[in-house]
Amino acid sequence: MRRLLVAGNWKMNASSSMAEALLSDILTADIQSCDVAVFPPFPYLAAAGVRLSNAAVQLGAQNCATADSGAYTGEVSVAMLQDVGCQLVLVGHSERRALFHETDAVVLAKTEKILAQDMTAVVCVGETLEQRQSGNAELIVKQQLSALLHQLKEAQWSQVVIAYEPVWAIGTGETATPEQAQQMHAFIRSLLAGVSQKVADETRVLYGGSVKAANAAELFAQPDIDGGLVGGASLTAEEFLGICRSIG
Ligand SMILES: O=C(CO)COP(=O)(O)O
Repeated sequence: MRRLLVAGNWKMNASSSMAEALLSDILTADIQSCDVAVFPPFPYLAAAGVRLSNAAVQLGAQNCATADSGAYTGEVSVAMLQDVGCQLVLVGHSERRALFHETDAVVLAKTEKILAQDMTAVVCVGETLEQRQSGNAELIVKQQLSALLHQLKEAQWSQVVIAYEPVWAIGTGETATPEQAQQMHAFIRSLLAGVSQKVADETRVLYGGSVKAANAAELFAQPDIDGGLVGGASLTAEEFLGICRSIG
């Protein structure tokens, strides 16, 4: 049985005081019904790592370098992230693909670095509205996952979480219907079955895109949706914890 994961991607939001308050509220809530993870911006990770050490709430970074160390001004390595307490790293978020030219090859390279460091990669995929309307949503998602499906070894999949985030539902208030999301999640699981049935059964596939407390329960009730990657609604404790509590 896959345990649900609710992950908050803070994106480029918050301040040190807001981060501290948010983490404090999340820790106090002591959520038991699902795994909980937060992805604060880089400058707040070290303090969050101290705050969350020995806590059940997991810490993740929103990005990482493909290189290990050296002359890469502005980059942050996977080892550095692990050093400050991160267990997870987001890869291939649509904002990084669209704004920072993160290609599928870069997504693969980052994922391999993360797995080599014994951390978990949360790999984001999803189609644009235009791609959905032209009937290519599944093709696009398959292409985005193709390199991973071919390159990763079966055992490595235990350190991978997939997040399906349709671009048209991110930050728009427009959520995929539970049926639309379930259909794509089932498709992703069928791709994972190409690696092995065990990988299909055990890999968590999160939904992201305007998840909030009011719609989380019906999304998470779908058989192939294993939790959520939450943007805007992860920035207030009340809304984020409301999403976590929607899991029975
Ligand atoms: O991009 C997202 C999470 O990574 C989703 O963002 P919103 O929840 O703000 O739509």
